[in-house]
Amino acid sequence: MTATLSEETRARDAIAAVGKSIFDRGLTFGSTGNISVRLSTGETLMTPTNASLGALDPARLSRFSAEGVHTGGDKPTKEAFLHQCMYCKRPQSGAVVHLHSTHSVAVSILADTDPEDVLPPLTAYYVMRVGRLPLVPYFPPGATALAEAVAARAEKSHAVLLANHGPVVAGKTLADAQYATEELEETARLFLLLRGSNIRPLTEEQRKAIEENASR
Ligand SMILES: O=C(O)[C@@H](O)C(=O)COP(=O)(O)O
Ligand SMILES: [Zn+2]
Repeated sequence: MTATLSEETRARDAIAAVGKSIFDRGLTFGSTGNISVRLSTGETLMTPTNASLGALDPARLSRFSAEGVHTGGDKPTKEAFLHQCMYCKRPQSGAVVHLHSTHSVAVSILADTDPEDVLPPLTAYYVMRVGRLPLVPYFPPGATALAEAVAARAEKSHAVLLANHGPVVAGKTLADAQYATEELEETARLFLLLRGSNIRPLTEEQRKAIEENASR
């Protein structure tokens, strides 16, 4: 089955618009980062490799069949398999965003964070959008082992932090994935701002009350 033209056209335009918004606000740089959207047919659209998120051409996005075969567009991101692993483990997800957002990357390099949950629950909005954030051990960008390590965590976690690299976040929609990635970045910034201060994160009880109502 092929997606209706209007759904695919809208998804292509949305990827380019979100990419530009992210790039223009300095949330990723150069040709770093990649974005994908899964259509209702199971086909996926992904950003091409070596493309600036700030200057994406909707017509040149890489296209994959529901079976994961590259069927059109430019050469896909080297993280195509990682995006596919996220979708495979998360049937409810319709989009994946990966950025090199500075504060998130900085936190991914710290040696003294909890690898099961890298950032404390500083605000309710962070718990709503991101929740618990596991750290995926370092593997080179584009490596099959990196995608497999993400897949191992993806069923439980829609958001993961790649060590010495950056965040990967899935969402029901592209807007959900974008907003969660931005919230992660802002919380990473707060966390670094507060390092050395005596902080009072949300309690486990407060966190659980928010998690009960969160749907990702
Ligand atoms: O860090 C990397 O090299 C990739 O994860 C990345 O962010 C950009 O790679 P492409 O999407 O292949 O340009
Ligand atoms: Zn990357």
